[in-house]
Amino acid sequence: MAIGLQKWLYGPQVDGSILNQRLGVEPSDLNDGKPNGLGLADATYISWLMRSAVREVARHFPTAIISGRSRDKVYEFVKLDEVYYAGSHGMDIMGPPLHVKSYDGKYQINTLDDKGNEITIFQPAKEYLPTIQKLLQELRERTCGIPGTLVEDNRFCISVHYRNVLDQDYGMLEDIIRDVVSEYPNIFHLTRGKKVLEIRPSIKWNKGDALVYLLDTLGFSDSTNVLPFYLGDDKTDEDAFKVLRSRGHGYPIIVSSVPRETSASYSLRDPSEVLSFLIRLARWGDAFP
Ligand SMILES: O=P(O)(O)OC[C@H]1O[C@H](O[C@H]2O[C@H](CO)[C@@H](O)[C@H](O)[C@H]2O)[C@H](O)[C@@H](O)[C@@H]1O
Repeated sequence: MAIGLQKWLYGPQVDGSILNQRLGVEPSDLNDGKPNGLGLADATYISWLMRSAVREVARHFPTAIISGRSRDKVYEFVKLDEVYYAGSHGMDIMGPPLHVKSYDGKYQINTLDDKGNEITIFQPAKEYLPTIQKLLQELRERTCGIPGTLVEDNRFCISVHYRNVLDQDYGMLEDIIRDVVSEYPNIFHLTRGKKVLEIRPSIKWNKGDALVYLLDTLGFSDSTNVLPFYLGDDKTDEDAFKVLRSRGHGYPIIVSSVPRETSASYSLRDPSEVLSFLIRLARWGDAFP
């Protein structure tokens, strides 16, 4: 899901009621003529309106997208050069150039992007890659007989989707996954998402750590005139909400149409409200060039 890291100089106080206020953009505007799914997380595309809104926000405020999907995949459907990307639940970060090795240098590469801009790639689970490839192959081989199973390569983690698996087959699928993961005790572990089981390297690194990394490398670690926003709809976004909460500075915003237990302090109901919020944020940014 998306985060907007906002350099907050001065301006209106943003509270829950403003966040939930509509700006006259209706969901039907967002669909691009495609069925189901409007958001960054639950769709494999984003609408041109959402893309434009993210671009506009990024023109004013440093913005990053932190996702469970692989970084390449997220870039492929967001296609914005104006934002930073962190894929694999934050284990693959393309961030601003970093000349000081404040993070473990062996996981960090300073390089150039396609446009010749300096960037830093930070991959704290780098040494797991060959084993992840082995795991991926084994999972694909052992689950191919279970109709509806989708094994997704997210580079530093593997998602096994079971949304289309028959109820009576689910137990067998979970047993296979557990069996494969148990071959690598303390190296990989299993987490659960929406109709998806995810296999992740057992390192202490999540979306919250990625958020802290991005804030640090953008030079926003303890600045008092910086107010980060983080928007997310997934269980794994809770780690980032917690980071903002513990800093006591920033806006953790959950996107959910139903009440949920969360560490976020604010909420938006759905992608149409996210869009409204982003448009409003960008307009507000226009006022302070
Ligand atoms: O971190 P996010 O960007 O919020 O991504 C979380 C997961 O997103 C994808 O799964 C979600 O979309 C699927 C349909 O595209 C849906 O079937 C699933 O239930 C959703 O969780 C992605 O495929 C996963 O790898 C991500 O972890």
